[in-house]
Amino acid sequence: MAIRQIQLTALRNLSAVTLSPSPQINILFGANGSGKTSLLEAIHLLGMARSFRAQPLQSLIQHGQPRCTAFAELAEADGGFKKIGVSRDRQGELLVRINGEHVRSLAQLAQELPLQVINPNSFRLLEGAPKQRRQFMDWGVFHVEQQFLPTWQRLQRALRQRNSWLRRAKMDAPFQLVWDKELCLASEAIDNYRRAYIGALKPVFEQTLAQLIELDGLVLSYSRGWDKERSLSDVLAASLVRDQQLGSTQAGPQRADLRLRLASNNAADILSRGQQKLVICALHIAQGYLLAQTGRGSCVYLVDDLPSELDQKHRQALCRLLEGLGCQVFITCVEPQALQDGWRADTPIALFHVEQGQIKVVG
Ligand SMILES: Nc1ncnc2c1ncn2[C@@H]1O[C@H](COP(=O)(O)OP(=O)(O)OP(=O)(O)O)[C@@H](O)[C@H]1O
Repeated sequence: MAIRQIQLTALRNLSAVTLSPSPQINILFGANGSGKTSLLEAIHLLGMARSFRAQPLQSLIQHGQPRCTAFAELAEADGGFKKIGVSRDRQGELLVRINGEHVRSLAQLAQELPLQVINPNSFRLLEGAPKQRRQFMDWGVFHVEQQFLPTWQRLQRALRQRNSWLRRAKMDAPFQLVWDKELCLASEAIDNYRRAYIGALKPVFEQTLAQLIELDGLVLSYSRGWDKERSLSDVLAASLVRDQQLGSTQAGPQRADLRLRLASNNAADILSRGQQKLVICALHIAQGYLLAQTGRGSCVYLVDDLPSELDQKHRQALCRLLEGLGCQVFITCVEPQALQDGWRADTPIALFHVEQGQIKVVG
C-alpha cells in the first residue's frame, strides 16, 4: 500500500498541489511554518478523516476558503489501485469517498490507508494516560484481527447499558444479568485478541529496539484491566457497590494498559527524551512489521521532524530501519542535510522543498 498520487486543495497554508511521492522514502524539508506538517496532516486526514493536531477539523480549512479537500490514489500490493477522497466544509460536513462511493464507516478508510504517526504527540504513548496506549494497541489488533471491531462495538454497548443502570441505582436484575453476561463475553474476547497481539508484538519490538539503541532490561507488558486471577463476572459482582457509588464500571478492558518498565521504574520516568523517542519509534515500526506479516497491506509512516531529539548516529539507525521496512515513509525536517547520507543506492527517495505553502520536487 502506497500513495502514488496526492492532490490537496485549501488545506492550511498549502497551495493547491498534486504530488507523486516515492513509494518509499519521501523527505519534506523547509523552514518553520512553511507547511511540512500540514502535508502530513493532509495524509492523516485521508487515512483517519481527522487531524493529529486539531479538533475540530475546522482549523484545517484554509483561511477564506469554504472547504478543504484531500484526494489520493493508492497503489495496492496486487497491482490494482484505489481512489480515496476526504473533504470538510465550514459547516462541519465531512465527505469521505472510496472509489467514488460515499463511505460512512471510518474503519473502512483506516483499512484502506493504515497510518503510523510519529510526531511530538507520540511521547504521550509513554507519558500519557492509559487511553493512549490502548489506542496504540487497538490500532494493531484492529488491523490484524477482523473480529476485533464488531466485538469492540458489542463491548461498548454492554458497558453503556451497565453504566446507565449503575447511575440510575434501580436495576432490573434479570435484564442486568443478560447484559453482564454479554459484557463478560465481549471483554474476554477483547482480552484474548489484545493478549495475542501483544505476545506477537513484544519480540518484534525488542528486536527493532535493539537495532536502534541498547536499553537492557526494558520490559513491555500488558495488563488486561481486571485481576488476572479472577473472572470478570466475579470482579463485577464483588465491586458492584463501588461501581454504583462511582456511577461507572471500574474493571474491564476499558481499563487495560501497556506497561513499559526499566529496572522496576516506569520507563517514562527515567529515559531521556531521545531514548523515549527511539522506544516510541521501535513500537511503531514493530506494528508495521506485524501488519506486513499478516499480508493485509502495509502502513504508511508519517514522521514529523525526524531529526529532533536524536544525534546523528541514532538518526541514521532510525532511517535505516524505516528504509528496511519497505513501507512508504514521509519524513519532515528543517535541514535536508540532516537526512542526506547513508540511504541505500536502490532506495527510491523523493525530496520535496516546502516554502511558504508551495511544495516543489527537488530530487
Ligand atoms: N487554516 C489555515 N489557513 C492558512 N494558513 C494556516 C492555517 N492554519 C495554519 N496556517 C499556517 O500554515 C502554516 C502551517 O505550518 P506547518 O505547521 O505545516 O509548518 P511546518 O513546516 O511543519 O513548521 P515547523 O517546522 O515549525 O514545524 C503556518 O505558517 C500556519 O500559521
